[in-house]
Amino acid sequence: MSDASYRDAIFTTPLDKVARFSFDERVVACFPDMIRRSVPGYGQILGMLGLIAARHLRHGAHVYDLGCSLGAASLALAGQLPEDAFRLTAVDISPAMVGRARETLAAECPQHAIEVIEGDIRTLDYVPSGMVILNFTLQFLPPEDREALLARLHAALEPGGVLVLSEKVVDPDERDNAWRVERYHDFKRANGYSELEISQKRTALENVLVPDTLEAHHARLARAGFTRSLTWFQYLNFASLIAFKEA
Ligand SMILES: Nc1ncnc2c1ncn2[C@@H]1O[C@H](C[S@+](CC[C@H]([NH3+])C(=O)[O-])CC(=O)[O-])[C@@H](O)[C@H]1O
Ligand SMILES: O=C(O)C(=O)Cc1ccccc1
Repeated sequence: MSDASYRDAIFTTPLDKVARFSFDERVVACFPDMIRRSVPGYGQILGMLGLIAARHLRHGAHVYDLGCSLGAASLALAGQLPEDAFRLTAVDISPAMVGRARETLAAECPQHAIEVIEGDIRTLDYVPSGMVILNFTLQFLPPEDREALLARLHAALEPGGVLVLSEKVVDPDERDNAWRVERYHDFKRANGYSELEISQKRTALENVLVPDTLEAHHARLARAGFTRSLTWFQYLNFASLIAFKEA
């Protein structure tokens, strides 16, 4: 089992040409460290997922963790809810992520009904479910594919079901956006990233992670069928929304 986790040093040395960011073996090996040092509020959001599930899930309902990476959201739910509370399908398109997620979830919560699937969340067949988690995943889909996915997820949700959508966001006001991004870079520096690492990662994420405004998210959720959505968390340019399917 390869459950070692390393410090993120992906962008420490100068690169002639910065390649597009991808969820390959190198990223997988340092992913827990990378996401913890790069996403403000990541741990707090994970902690809240279990509380949201406890409040909104019918006993035994199905849950999806879409773009699960190493399964942190699934683990958070399993850590906070009993084995028979839910069944869960975790999905990721990166074979390296799926391999590690399977190992981790089998080792950490063998009694919970959790399966890990390698696949594209845009084309998956969804079973009726009570909760769908998109924790920093929608931002990696081509913008033109986002609404169709949300509409399919709305259709799969049972009445009273919830979608939790966490995303990096942009502020429509240029000055406010610049302030958030500058303080986000301060956050990264405070977490040990150098100027070079910050700037090379920024280049690698261009046209790969394409953030929307909160306004665009709420409008898209409404078009996808969600009659109500709200932003329950924001920390600089990172936010989490919850959208409700009418009961
Ligand atoms: N079309 C797709 N289908 C399936 N997976 C995809 C697709 N596109 C991208 N991914 C996957 O979405 C994940 C995004 S990371 C999620 C963190 C996790 N949720 C966490 O709570 O730790 C966010 C981040 O690294 O900022 C990656 O594992 C991709 O392979
Ligand atoms: O590091 C960044 O700039 C981010 O936006 C967060 C992030 C975290 C992990 C993978 C990709 C992006």
